[in-house]
Amino acid sequence: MTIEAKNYIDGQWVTSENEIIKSYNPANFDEAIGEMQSSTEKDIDLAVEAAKRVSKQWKRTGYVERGNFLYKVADEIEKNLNEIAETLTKEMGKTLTEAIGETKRGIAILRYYASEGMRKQGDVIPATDQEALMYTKREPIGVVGIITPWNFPVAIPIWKIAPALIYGNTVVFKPATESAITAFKVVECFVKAGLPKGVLNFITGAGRTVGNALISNENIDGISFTGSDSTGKLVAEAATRNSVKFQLEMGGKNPVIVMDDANLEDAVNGIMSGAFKSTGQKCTATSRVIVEEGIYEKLKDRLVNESKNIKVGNGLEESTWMGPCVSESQMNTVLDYISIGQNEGAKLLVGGERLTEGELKKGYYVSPAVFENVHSEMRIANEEIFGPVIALIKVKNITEAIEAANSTRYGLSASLYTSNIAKALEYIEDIESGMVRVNAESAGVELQAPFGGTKFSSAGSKEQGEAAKEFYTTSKTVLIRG
Ligand SMILES: NC(=O)C1=CN([C@@H]2O[C@H](COP(=O)(O)OP(=O)(O)OC[C@H]3O[C@@H](n4cnc5c(N)ncnc54)[C@H](OP(=O)(O)O)[C@@H]3O)[C@@H](O)[C@H]2O)C=CC1
Ligand SMILES: O=C(O)CCC(=O)C(=O)O
Repeated sequence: MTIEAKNYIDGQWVTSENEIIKSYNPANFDEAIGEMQSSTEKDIDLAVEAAKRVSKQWKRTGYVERGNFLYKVADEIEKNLNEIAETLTKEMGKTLTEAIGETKRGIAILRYYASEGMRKQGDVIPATDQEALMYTKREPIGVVGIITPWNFPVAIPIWKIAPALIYGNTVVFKPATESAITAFKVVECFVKAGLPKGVLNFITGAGRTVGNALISNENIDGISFTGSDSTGKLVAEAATRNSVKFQLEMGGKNPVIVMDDANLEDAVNGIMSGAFKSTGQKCTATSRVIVEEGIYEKLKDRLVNESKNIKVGNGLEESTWMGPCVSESQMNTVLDYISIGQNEGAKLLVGGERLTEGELKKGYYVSPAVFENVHSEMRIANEEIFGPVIALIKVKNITEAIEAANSTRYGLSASLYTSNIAKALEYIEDIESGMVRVNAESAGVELQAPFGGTKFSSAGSKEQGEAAKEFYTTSKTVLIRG
């Protein structure tokens, strides 16, 4: 049975006047998972109006009531965990284990922000006037537009919506079309938990129309976006035109550096997981492996062997380690980059082929690929592929490794494997990256810590943990004289 995802506007599940969009299973492109609304600008206008109408009222509810609501949403998602995770796997392709992990992460994020009312909201600052009390307090920014990608259809919407709501903002949420049915299942839990009218509105439809209408709407007070850097640029332009706050999480070309003194086993495990989990479709995925000469051959052999042994298949099957690409176009992008790499002179050691045997023939499967002889100026060393592809780059020492790591326009996550503290310190100091890992994989962020990058990877303030407060609130400096 397919799922019918309606829009949620002003406290009602509603259809749009336009036609329906179907969502298909990337592991079996004949299987429709559900249908969603192909909404219009008018739907966006109605949703923004609804969010604006209740903005003051929601702000006045206070942290305790808003927090209690988020706890209820978390409980509701927990009750529906298996169904949500299964929908996620069927719609986006990641393995069920990963989908369950992501849904649990969503629940933990909701509970983290639900308790925000127990944390400090401002500072008392000494006033020059001895008889005055001066302090700062936080205020919501108003109506927030939230636009999310398809690769984390549960966790990313929640890590934007939960802080938006707890700090007293109202929301219009537009998910990626590729995984909007899963996002709908999440929004259903907000509704079942007692979502007040207008506080969270949900609209599906094409980014270039509905997304564009949302970012251009003059009644929006802020936009939080995760996706490609080309769309991010459009968001920044629209927000700048309307003089509103924006926050962008975009691509990565994340390096893992492996030094001769590294623990080989740890490095191999971290690279395999960082590069190929979720089929490499994470902004934090490992895509460049920068290796010191002495350990290069050993590491290369291990990565090639491990890659050959990866079980690729339908994410619902327990034995599957890596699922399909999310869509035909994403698969074609990956296959194009395999050809680009070969034409640039890099050597494909393993993988990079479309898999079509048996049950795989109806899915968008690509075998995990490892390239060597990659140089920093090549496109496969610079552009985000968003698929299961590793580029091996050989270097002479830590300084050369850091230089290679910094040579792209991205700076989201980086990782170093070493047992030498001096090398680790040099790397921590010089690496141009928002997430800096030592002896740990490049992907897998912690919800209680700031998340975001440098250079072209991010713009605006960081997400998650306490950092979310910077985006979803504005501060007032209050001075009171008796
Ligand atoms: N940083 C990350 O986590 C992600 C990075 N990417 C990168 O982006 C590439 C392309 O993926 P793609 O899904 O096309 O990414 P997009 O940037 O196109 O999509 C991200 C979100 O933006 C929406 N959107 C698209 N166009 C507009 C617009 N003009 N105005 C407002 N919103 C818009 C999309 O809606 P709709 O889905 O309806 O088009 C989706 O909700 C990937 O190959 C990958 O390199 C992709 C996803 C996540
Ligand atoms: O690595 C993670 O846990 C998060 C990745 C992410 O935010 C993304 O791919 O968009």
